[in-house]
Amino acid sequence: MISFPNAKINLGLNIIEKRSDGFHNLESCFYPTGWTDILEILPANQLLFESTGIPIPDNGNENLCLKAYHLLSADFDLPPVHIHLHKIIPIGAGLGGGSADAAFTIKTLNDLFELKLTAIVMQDYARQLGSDCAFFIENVPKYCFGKGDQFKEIDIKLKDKFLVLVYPNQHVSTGEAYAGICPMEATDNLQEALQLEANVWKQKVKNDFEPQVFTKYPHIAAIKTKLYEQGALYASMTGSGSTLFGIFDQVVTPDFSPAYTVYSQPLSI
Ligand SMILES: C[C@@](CO)(OP(=O)(O)O)[C@H](O)COP(=O)(O)OP(=O)(O)OC[C@H]1O[C@@H](n2ccc(N)nc2=O)[C@H](O)[C@@H]1O
Ligand SMILES: Nc1ncnc2c1ncn2[C@@H]1O[C@H](COP(=O)(O)OP(=O)(O)O)[C@@H](O)[C@H]1O
Repeated sequence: MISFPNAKINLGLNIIEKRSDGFHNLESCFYPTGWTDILEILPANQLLFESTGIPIPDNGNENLCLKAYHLLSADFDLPPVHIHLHKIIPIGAGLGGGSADAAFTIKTLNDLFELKLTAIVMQDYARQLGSDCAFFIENVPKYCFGKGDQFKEIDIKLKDKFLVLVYPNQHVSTGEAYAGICPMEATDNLQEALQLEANVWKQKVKNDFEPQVFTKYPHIAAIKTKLYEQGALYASMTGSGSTLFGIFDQVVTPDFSPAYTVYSQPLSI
């Protein structure tokens, strides 16, 4: 069975407070994109994971697809499978690709072996694999809070807009990014701000990881400036970085260094 785990972007990311478990409470809107990996899972004689495409650091037993398999096989009598992941989404890029791979492994095993798990049950499994993993079970735009693993409905109006993503070939570790942050309550209400037109988000919608990443890597800050120069209604870094995105009113042909990876798509939600 083949599926296409997709990247997400964060529309706004406020890191509010440090929790007693060491994680942070945040608020954000997670929005799925069309930039995908390719994941194939087939019943097999013995358990095997292999990947092609972008090399994954710490591959092997630490891979989130295998972790997802082991998590479910602790509760269900799963036959061995052959998992082939073709990695396309940049890693450590703020795009949640690893979390998407894990969530889609859970969904595929559920379908393949007719486990009949509800979305709520699959989200509970996904939460054990990563804070933003549960989002990819339903995989529709959500206002997210808590560790990024609690959700509320949000009505996002980006239909017919055009999205450009720019990955500057710079890995940023999520754990290190959180360690360098100074959490604080947001001054603007994110849910209300996101109901406004995208061209006014610039004044109200922010990503709290931007200052530290932009200070350390000025070339990443320059991408945001360039997205605005090229006509973006709104531009921001996604997650803990390093990918930048711009939302445009119309189709654009983005002009960036060939050293960067650029992905663009029309938006339908
Ligand atoms: C920053 C965000 C925003 O959407 O996205 P990415 O940049 O990773 O895509 C997420 O919060 C990333 O979630 P995820 O990548 O699943 O993080 P996890 O694997 O659970 O945690 C990695 C590390 O980040 C820190 N962490 C993560 C989530 C959170 N709410 N508070 C934290 O402090 C912890 O130090 C943890 O050890
Ligand atoms: N299937 C996978 N794809 C990508 N990264 C994975 C995977 N499995 C484990 N990882 C680990 O997860 C981390 C990156 O997660 P990823 O979701 O790509 O980035 P981000 O957290 O910036 O969105 C890396 O440390 C990587 O080694």
